[in-house]
Amino acid sequence: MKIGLIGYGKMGKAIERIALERGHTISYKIDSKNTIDQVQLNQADVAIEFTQPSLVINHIEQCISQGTPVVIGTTAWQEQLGHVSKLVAENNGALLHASNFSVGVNILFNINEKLAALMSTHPDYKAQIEEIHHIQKLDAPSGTAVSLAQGIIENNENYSSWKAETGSWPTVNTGELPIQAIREPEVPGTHTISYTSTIDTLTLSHEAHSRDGFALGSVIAAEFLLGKKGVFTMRDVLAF
Ligand SMILES: NC(=O)c1ccc[n+]([C@@H]2O[C@H](COP(=O)([O-])OP(=O)(O)OC[C@H]3O[C@@H](n4cnc5c(N)ncnc54)[C@H](O)[C@@H]3O)[C@@H](O)[C@H]2O)c1
Ligand SMILES: O=C(O)C1=N[C@H](C(=O)O)CCC1
Repeated sequence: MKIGLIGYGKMGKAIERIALERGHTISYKIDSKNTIDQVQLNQADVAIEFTQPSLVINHIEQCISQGTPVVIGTTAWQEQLGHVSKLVAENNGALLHASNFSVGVNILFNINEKLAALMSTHPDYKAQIEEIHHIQKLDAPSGTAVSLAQGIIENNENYSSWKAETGSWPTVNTGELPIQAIREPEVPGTHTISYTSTIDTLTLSHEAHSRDGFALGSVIAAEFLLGKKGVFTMRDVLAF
């Protein structure tokens, strides 16, 4: 398959290596010096986009209007999912998005929802999410942490919204789920969900050892998207 890379930073470079290992070719690499308007997007069978929250909607619009299926890894644009879904439908396009492409995190998403449902009848346990990422990360909290929070809110009647926390002690109101975003050098991504009562603490955690899991998942997603029409997520790829 011919893959176009939109974004050639930490993720773009990891995706290039894994795509070549899986027998794909790279048609183009779009970055700040070779921007999207300088490239004919449909040279690639599928484009994979990992850039920045401020750029991603323009990149989606360009891919969909030019008939190029696109896998979106960039985070922090989910409030525009309605606009994006409409665009894809109007153009009979193909788009797959995920806040986290690693198989391990997608298994965590599934377990998180089941645990949230079990904890719904135990309001003594207070839920909290902590995410740790490298200091270059532009968005906070992480897209993965927001997805985990949504999984809890949809399955646990004690929570109706999430709140980004900066202090070490949560200062939330009733029904708010605190998310702590911590930035430390070189951390690829660590997410922990904890439920704490006066008696004990229950935790679920995922620690990425490198960016390879995100990159591999995005290439598998591109392989899945080829020949399909519509909006998909990693749930469709992994058939959870
Ligand atoms: N979904 C996932 O599994 C997952 C995993 C890791 C990262 N991410 C997300 O992916 C995004 C990128 O992460 P990263 O670590 O590779 O970031 P990065 O800063 O290393 O790379 C960003 C890329 O955007 C490019 N860019 C900057 N200006 C541009 C422009 N005008 N036109 C085109 N490209 C431009 C840069 O050149 C660079 O190639 C972030 O939003 C991050 O949260 C998602
Ligand atoms: O390095 C990043 O940036 C990451 N972003 C995603 C997120 O926001 O959840 C996935 C983990 C790595």
